Amino acid sequence: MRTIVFDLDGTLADTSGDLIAAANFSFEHMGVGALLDPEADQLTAFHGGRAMLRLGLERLGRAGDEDEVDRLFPHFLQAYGDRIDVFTTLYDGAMEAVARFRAAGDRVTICTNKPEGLAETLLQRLGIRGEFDHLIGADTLPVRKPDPAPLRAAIENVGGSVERAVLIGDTNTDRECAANLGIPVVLVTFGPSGDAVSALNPDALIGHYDELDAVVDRLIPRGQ
Ligand SMILES: O=C(O)COP(=O)(O)O
Ligand SMILES: [Mg+2]
Repeated sequence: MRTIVFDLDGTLADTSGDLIAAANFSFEHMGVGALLDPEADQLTAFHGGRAMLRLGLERLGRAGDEDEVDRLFPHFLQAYGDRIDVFTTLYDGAMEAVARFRAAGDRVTICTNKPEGLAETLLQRLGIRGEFDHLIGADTLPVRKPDPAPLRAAIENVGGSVERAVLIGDTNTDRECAANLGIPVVLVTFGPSGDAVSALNPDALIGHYDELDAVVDRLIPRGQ
């Protein structure tokens, strides 16, 4: 049995539109207007809420103002939770790939740096919660990716073994997390970084989910 662990934002779903809208809501609440661009700032969105708030503050000349980031963060979470699935879409072929792994007897689970409650809500709203055996979020454990503990927990919670597991992700955080646990990582090139993720030296790259099965078969041969 193999365990296929998916990252969520930027890997299974393009959540950038709703993330950026929620960050802009927080800036508007601050009285400084929308500071982030839904297209140009997608990459930052996939690095999470705090990363977006830091970028906006930097544009106000307040780089490094972590107190303000902490103050804005609850507003961001509230706004995001209220409108989590307005613009968000699943990447082409993602759920078909998940279904193929499940049908083949592989365990399929999620390890995300989104807070667990928000990740649960998003999966339910997208109607795909039942397709995953388990979910580990940023706050499920005291540490988050790239610490290897949440990835290990994601694998072990579904009865999998680290020796026969792979992480599918989109950022350096995923790359480092997999390396820290000693498992292979596949990075997707359909996110905002495009082919630039190849510089992170993942074990494999995919430009579409149709390519994932063959890549995973190569990294973890079936039936061993
Ligand atoms: O919210 C984040 O920090 C990123 O979430 P992810 O780990 O699902 O990409
Ligand atoms: Mg991601």
